Amino acid sequence: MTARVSTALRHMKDDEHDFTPVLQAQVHNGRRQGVAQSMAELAANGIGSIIAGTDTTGVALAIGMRSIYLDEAIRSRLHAELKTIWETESNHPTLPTLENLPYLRACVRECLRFSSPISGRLPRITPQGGLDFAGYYIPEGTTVSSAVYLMHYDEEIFPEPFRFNPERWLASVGRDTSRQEQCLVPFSTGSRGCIGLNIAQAEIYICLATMVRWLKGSRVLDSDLKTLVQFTRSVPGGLKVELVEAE
Ligand code: HEM
Repeated sequence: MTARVSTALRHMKDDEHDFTPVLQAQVHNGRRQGVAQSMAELAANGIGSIIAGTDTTGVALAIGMRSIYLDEAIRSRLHAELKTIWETESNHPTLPTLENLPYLRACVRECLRFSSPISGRLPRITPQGGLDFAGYYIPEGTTVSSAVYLMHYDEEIFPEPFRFNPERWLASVGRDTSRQEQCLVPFSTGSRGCIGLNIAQAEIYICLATMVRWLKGSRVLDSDLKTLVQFTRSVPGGLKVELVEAE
């Protein structure tokens, strides 16, 4: 990463409008605000941006797509819904049109719950004066944390949590999904929650819709997909599936 930082620094022009790559933007903003940034800091920020901006969405898509392609009932239902608004390949639907499809929306929510790309604890330090929380007093300066993964796999909120089940997000007669909605927090919340959540969800909607509309799995070559649950979730080896064109 430090080698990449050196290259970015060498190629960076002074022109304010010529800094599209993330590293150049970091260097430029630092200079503008008069903040000195060491090579190590720039490298750490670069690695952070790569993990935050690519691995997360990639894991959500890999785990979600595997679950959809392994269950023909889910895949064909999603395909049928997409077909109603997307007849020819060139006639690409807009993002709002995709977001309004109930079953696709349910699949995206289930992808985010089931994959929980940032699974680890997100630590915070209690403020001056401490904190009253749920009947407990927590002294100031205490590190507290919660884990998205534990929330998303709580069976009281999400029955059969280890089953990929988009149906759970469909508010059919008599079913109240508001508690689930409240507890779906893949991007965390509050002032340090994910700043990339809109672009991440847009990527997932578009990628999932395009894949399922135009490609169907003819053979899943490796159904035993291994995922590692660490701070972030990862899929070593990826998903091996043979795809053919869908009508
Ligand atoms: C499914 C995809 C994603 C998930 C699940 C996700 C999840 C998260 C979570 C849980 C945090 C909060 C960490 C904390 O509280 O300490 C976070 C922060 C962050 N995310 Fe994402 N993220 C995703 C995609 C993205 C994308 C696409 C970008 C950039 C384009 C991005 C950029 C960031 C940045 C810069 C932060 C740090 C914000 C701060 O510290 O103020 N994320 N993300």
